[in-house]
Amino acid sequence: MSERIRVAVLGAAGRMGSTVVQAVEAADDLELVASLDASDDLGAVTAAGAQVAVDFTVPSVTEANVHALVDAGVHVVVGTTGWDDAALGRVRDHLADRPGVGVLVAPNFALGAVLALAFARQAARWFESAEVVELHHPNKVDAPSGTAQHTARAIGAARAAAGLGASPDATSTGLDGARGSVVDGVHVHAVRLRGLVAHEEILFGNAGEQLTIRHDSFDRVSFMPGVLLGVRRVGALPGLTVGLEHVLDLG
Ligand SMILES: NC(=O)C1=CN([C@@H]2O[C@H](COP(=O)(O)OP(=O)(O)OC[C@H]3O[C@@H](n4cnc5c(N)ncnc54)[C@H](OP(=O)(O)O)[C@@H]3O)[C@@H](O)[C@H]2O)C=CC1
Ligand SMILES: O=C(O)C1=N[C@H](C(=O)O)C[C@H](O)C1
Repeated sequence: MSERIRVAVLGAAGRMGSTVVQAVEAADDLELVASLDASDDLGAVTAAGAQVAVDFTVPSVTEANVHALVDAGVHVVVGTTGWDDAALGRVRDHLADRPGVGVLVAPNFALGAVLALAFARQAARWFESAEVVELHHPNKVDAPSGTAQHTARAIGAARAAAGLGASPDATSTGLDGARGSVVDGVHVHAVRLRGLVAHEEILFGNAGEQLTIRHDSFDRVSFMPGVLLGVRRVGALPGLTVGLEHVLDLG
């Protein structure tokens, strides 16, 4: 058997991190060498000889983690959300000075969610109206979800490329926030409800018809095949990759 990939998990005590720890421990080709949470020193990752680090922490710390890991020559798989273009640009620039190091940032590692994005990108140019609704557990700290923002950006780009204008919308008065946030011209709505895990509805409308693409993660194990695929592939993906769709050839 070839050598196992040595993996560190950041945010290991969290909802996602603890699930990743179990998934890595159960994979024959991976070896868990470090599990870090909020009070731990990032130096433990290199001290343990990790080749790949998986970050499921919080939006306020993930970028700093990535820069420190890149400096240490460790490949990184990032599931933490909250990334914007400026932060991604800083990582891209940093990686230009560290040839051979790979960082994969993916707002959603569930295969169905990535397929939903690919289907939405295909559908976007054929519909007059498009909106996104994301629905999550009430412990989620950020809104709208990284997945919904990524989806809205893809829809916005596909609409722009097809020469479509804004979705029709006569609403001009009402309570603040009633129409959600707007990402690249696409309205995005966030629901927080006890009992939910992670769900997304992508709504397309034309006169007389509607297409709904819905994805449901009922359990965090749904993200694990994508996370493990990222861990196995990131070392062969130098530079910055944004979105698991590029690993799945759906980008
Ligand atoms: N890409 C994907 O497929 C998915 C992405 N996510 C994203 O993953 C992130 C984590 O979600 P979730 O697991 O639910 O959140 P949790 O709050 O359950 O977990 C985050 C963990 O990170 C810890 N932490 C905070 N700061 C640091 C630090 N500096 N170093 C190491 N660990 C730290 C937290 O500790 P403490 O509580 O003590 O602060 C906590 O244990 C979110 O951004 C979420 O949106 C979630 C699901 C899927
Ligand atoms: O916080 C979560 O739970 C999730 N976060 C990610 C996001 O913001 O898109 C992925 C998934 O929706 C679960």
